[in-house]
Amino acid sequence: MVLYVLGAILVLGTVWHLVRRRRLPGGTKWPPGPRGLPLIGRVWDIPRQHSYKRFKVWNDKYGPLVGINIFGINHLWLASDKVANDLLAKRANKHSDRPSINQLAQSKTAPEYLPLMGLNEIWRRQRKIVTQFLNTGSKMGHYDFPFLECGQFLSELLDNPENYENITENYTGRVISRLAFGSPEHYMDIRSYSHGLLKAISPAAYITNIIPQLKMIPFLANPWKWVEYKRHVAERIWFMKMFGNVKDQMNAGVARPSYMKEVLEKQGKTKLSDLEAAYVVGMIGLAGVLTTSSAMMTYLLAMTLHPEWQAKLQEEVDTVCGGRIPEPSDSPNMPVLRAVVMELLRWRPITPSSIPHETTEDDIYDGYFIPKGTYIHPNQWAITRDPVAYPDPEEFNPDRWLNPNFPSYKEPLTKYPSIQNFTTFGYGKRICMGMDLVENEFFVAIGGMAWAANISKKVDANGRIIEVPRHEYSTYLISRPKKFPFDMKPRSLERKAQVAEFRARAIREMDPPFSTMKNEKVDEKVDSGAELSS
Ligand code: HEM
Repeated sequence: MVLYVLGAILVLGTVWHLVRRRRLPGGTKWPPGPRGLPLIGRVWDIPRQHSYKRFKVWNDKYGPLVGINIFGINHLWLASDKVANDLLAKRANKHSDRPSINQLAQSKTAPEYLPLMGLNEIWRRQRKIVTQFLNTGSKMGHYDFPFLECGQFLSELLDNPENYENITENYTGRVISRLAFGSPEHYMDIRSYSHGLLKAISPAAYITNIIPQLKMIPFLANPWKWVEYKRHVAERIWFMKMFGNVKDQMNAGVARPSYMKEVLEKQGKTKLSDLEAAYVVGMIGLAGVLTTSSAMMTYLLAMTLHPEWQAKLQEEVDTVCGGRIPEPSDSPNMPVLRAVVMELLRWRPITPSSIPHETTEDDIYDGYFIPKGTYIHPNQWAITRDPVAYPDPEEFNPDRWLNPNFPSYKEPLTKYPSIQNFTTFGYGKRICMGMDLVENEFFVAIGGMAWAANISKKVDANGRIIEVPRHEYSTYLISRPKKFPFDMKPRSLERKAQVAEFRARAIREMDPPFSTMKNEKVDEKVDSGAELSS
């Protein structure tokens, strides 16, 4: 019986596949790739975990564009920064939509998750609004929160390095909680909703994200829809609560500067519904936590494995900053620190399979036909391992950004290396919107760690060094090292005391009594609401 059913599915699938398979326009060919079966393509050969590695193997074999049809959908995996730029930036008009995320109810059309929305009016409106409040934040140096929050981050890390995963997420969570809602206290909620959404959109977590047809099972009989319903309702209630909190604070005249305050002040002009206003800020809260903290965890791993780079970094930090923690204004004088940051992003890209784009019009590239509806994946794992752009790509080597003998080197070193527009932030119309904030957070947090602490391999009770795996990373869309052992000690008792002092001063500066705050000065620099209206 089972065999009959499977046979029927295969026959129907073949017919469906042949009907849907478009004829090639004259003189074009399909992008090369591994052959598969009708309907299911090559699904048995694609691991659910770290699938980007399998696609890199195919890219190495077939070239920078690999085409594959899975469950009736054409996928194109790119392994070259040039091809990704040609298609996703230069031809952005054709390739900037997003595929549906099956596990979510309406990821393309609901006014909720900007990074997942289709290329529609809601996305345009929200991108404009978010650009504006992130710009306001950038102009104000993100109100110095990334720098000042470093005090608590460093002090907690020095006291309890084994708890580094929570401590780094708490840091990025507190920074984004201040920026989004005007107070650090919501960081645990932000972390928790970020993890929930990350799981919901990751193919490695839900089979629905691999087999779109599972979405057709009705709600009552669909366990995945139940799980998602619960997650979504809880998140929506919380976002609306945050919206209401800031609104109440504004009515009482005690709201601190925040993205939510800015959006609320301009709601009359933008005509955003309350729900959309709540999500446009809440979403940025979610986007800002796990991404940045993952790279900070990679820093701990890289320094455990590469003490020689910790020494070089510390030499620069000590020369430029001496007895104080690195500040954002030190950036032009610290190319080694910027090179370490760049290399962390290249060596272990945070979204190794990136966020796919969807094609809205047929296209032909280099003789290859790309039909409308193709999902394009700039495979960051493969792009950052291009041996021409990055010789010895598996090596963690910040020198490739500092030494003119490497193709990735760029001058002047007061400006480069710079993470702005680096391949791991995506392309074209959909490029990441958080680069300024990320740059600021990385500089002070990683600079602060180098200034305050020595990281090394741990030694067990018998005096043997505990080796650390070079690439055991999590499997969700945002990738971070699986928990690993390392040792961290303050570089001196004096520096440890300075960190504690800095933390106490920072708290006074960040959270002054409301009556002493110079709100007029902040508001003067906020752009006019006119630009917000769509
Ligand atoms: C190191 C940290 C980060 C990395 C590596 C990163 C990477 C990315 C990537 C690959 C995309 C998709 C680009 C594309 O489709 O071509 C993206 C989109 C986005 N990112 Fe980031 N991101 C980071 C941090 C942040 C932060 C901190 C924020 C906000 C505070 C943020 C906000 C966004 C938004 C709003 C989008 C969606 C843009 C759109 O679809 O129009 N990101 N990011």
